[in-house]
Amino acid sequence: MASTRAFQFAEGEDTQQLARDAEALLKKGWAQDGDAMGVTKTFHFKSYFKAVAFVNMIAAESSSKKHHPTMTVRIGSVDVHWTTHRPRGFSQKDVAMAQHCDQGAGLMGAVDPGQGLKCGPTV
Ligand SMILES: C[C@H](O)[C@H](O)[C@H]1CNC2=NC(N)=NC(=O)C2=N1
Repeated sequence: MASTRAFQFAEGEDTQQLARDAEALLKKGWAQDGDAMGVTKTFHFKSYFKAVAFVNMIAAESSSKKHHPTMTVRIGSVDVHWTTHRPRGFSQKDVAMAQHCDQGAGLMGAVDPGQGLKCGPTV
């Protein structure tokens, strides 16, 4: 299991509240990123179209909240990474957007990791 170190919070944040929020995200399957400034999670889907629909749902909220993730779309999954660029670090915006991802994932038909569509070289 990946070890976690203290999150690097963005300047001006309520660090006690943010520490609690980060803990709750880790319990929901989010993982701390490599520099402890953000969180990542992979969402799984039964079709590429659903994966792309999920990306578009996040994109709409990102535009509205002016906070943008890094996302990698695969045939049946989407990796999402939230961190704050300015001021640099983990922030309440990342928490709110990660929570939005979790809420939206259900609506967009996210499934358990083993149930997602897979495609790769046959052996
Ligand atoms: C001006 C604009 O709102 C800012 O550049 C926003 C855009 N999206 C952003 N997204 C993320 N993830 N972090 C930011 O600091 C950030 N800043």
